[in-house]
Amino acid sequence: MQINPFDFDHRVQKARQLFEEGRDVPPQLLEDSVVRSWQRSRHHGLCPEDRVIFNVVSRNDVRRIGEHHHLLLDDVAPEMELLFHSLGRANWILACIEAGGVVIHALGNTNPACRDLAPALRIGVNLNESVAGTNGPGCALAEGRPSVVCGSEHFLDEARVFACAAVPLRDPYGELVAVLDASRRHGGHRIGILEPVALAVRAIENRMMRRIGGELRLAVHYRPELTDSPMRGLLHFDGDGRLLGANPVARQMLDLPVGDGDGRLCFEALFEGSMARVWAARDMPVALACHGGLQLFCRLEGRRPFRFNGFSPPDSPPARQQDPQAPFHGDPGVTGLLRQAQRAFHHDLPVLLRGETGTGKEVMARWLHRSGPRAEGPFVAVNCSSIPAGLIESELFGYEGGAFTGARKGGMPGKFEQADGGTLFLDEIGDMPLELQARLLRVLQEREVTRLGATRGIAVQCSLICATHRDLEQRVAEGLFREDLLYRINGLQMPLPPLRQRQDFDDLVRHLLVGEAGHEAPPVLSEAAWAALRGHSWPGNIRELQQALKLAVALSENGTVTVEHLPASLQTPSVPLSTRPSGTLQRAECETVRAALARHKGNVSAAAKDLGIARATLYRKMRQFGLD
Ligand SMILES: Nc1ncnc2c1ncn2[C@@H]1O[C@H](COP(=O)(O)OP(=O)(O)OP(=O)(O)O)[C@@H](O)[C@H]1O
Repeated sequence: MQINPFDFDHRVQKARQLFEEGRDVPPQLLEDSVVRSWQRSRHHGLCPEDRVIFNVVSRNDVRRIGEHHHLLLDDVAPEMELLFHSLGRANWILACIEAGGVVIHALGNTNPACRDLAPALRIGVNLNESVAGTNGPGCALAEGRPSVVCGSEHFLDEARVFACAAVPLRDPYGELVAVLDASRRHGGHRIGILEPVALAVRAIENRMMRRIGGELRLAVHYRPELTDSPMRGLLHFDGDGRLLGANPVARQMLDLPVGDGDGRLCFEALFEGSMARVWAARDMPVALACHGGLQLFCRLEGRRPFRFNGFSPPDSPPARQQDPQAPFHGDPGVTGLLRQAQRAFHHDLPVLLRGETGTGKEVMARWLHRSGPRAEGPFVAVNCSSIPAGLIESELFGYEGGAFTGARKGGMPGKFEQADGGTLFLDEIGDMPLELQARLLRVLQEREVTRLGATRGIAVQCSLICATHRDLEQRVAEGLFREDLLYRINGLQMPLPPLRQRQDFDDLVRHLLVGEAGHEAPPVLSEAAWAALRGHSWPGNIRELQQALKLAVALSENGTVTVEHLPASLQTPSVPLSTRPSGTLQRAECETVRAALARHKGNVSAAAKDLGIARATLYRKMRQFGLD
């Protein structure tokens, strides 16, 4: 609604009168959202004459808020600075308010001209409608949309000298995480600052998209020339074509749901055209029909080489050259968890990787780091089982000069300090001596590390990934691992299956063969070689497989790998061939396997699926029972 600036206050007063008399307020007098906010304020028990008593905020509170929201602030602060500078000397206070209503960053509140407004816009102050009545940020949070509240539109009398405009900020999953607000003294008319604030919010949201990574990044808009503007929609997909996240502009255009639904959506579910057309057009926008009937222009956001859902652009290098460390994952058990792990890590939750030796825990940790919020910082790995117990403490926490005999003169920073701004990977955490676990827990809780021999702590900000092959719950039961530490490191658990259970075994073999073959064409495996690989129990998991394939590629002749090219341990199967089933249980198992194979006419994949076991397991059973 456009309100005539000259009689703005007069109209609001009229609206207030109707509201207080319990009558309907017509939209010509006041925006519906403000009326709703007045109702909420009253519902919270506030009266216009109330004075706000803002919560007391200690220095520690301010520090904790900074730490807790540091990721969000990394994206918000630079854009706020830009906006603040462009506002010049117009005496605005800019503030970022998190979803719970608490101010987490503010600029301009030390300006003497803003003295009366500053107490409300300090870090730590709660601006929720339940505390401060109708106000721009509170209303924008409650309504989930931009809100301008000027003068007597505020519910509390004492706030009526102010004017504020607030715009919600959404993360790449569509969740409302904060609002950006511009406030100043009310000048008797509605303020017109909503657009610049909204633009800054768009820029912050686009920054947030960078953090979620993705092999395919698309810019979309109804108009081709705007696919290059800050108003473009952004969609990021992973290498399998699943949607990782989208900015609010794209969400609106494509009517995407908020929250966790993205992973179930893929490129084909959104667009009718082929990805290949977008790639072929290079930096030019391509018109694609959306399934909803809409036509959008899509442009590749930067030309990154990528492997996407089986489609490798002809002029991009093969996948192995893009990221030699990229974890190959086609096992449904792992793929489902990957995105969750990425999201948890992105929100600074520690990830706990579990799996036997060689299942790729470190590879996964490095990948999480590279695609995580502190990718620019260092990745520091510590193997807790390989450092002598006496040295772990100084290794992790560092020491001051002269802390003990043999200590370096100038002291040494520990791994925690080295990982500041990056990721600390604590491998084999299950083997950490019990007495050190308490210290580790303290460091994790306080985010501060005290070197051996030092009296003062050093603040450290790093992401944490832990890994173990041990059963930590069992260790807790045995009194060898602290339960509170287990909870602390267990933000999200990611079990990596042993190779013998991986359902993408064949694909992984092909993937590793390509890597081992380097620039040559990868060799083909004979049927017998495949059977030997599938029938092996792989105690060393991917590490052992990689070694086996290295040898196979080196020995292969005429582009073919036969059984003779495999390591001796694979040529003599780990499970003896043709062990006839003995005992009732084994005979029953053998019969079950035989029946499943017969039902599926010898199709091993179908039989394995039917039996609910991995194909490799079925091969092993077949060899065990001589059913080849
Ligand atoms: N997903 C994958 N794709 C390709 N290679 C992989 C993958 N995962 C692991 N590897 C390879 O397997 C080997 C073992 O991986 P990694 O060191 O990450 O295992 P781990 O579980 O940390 O082992 P450990 O517990 O013994 O330290 C490495 O050489 C790595 O290159």
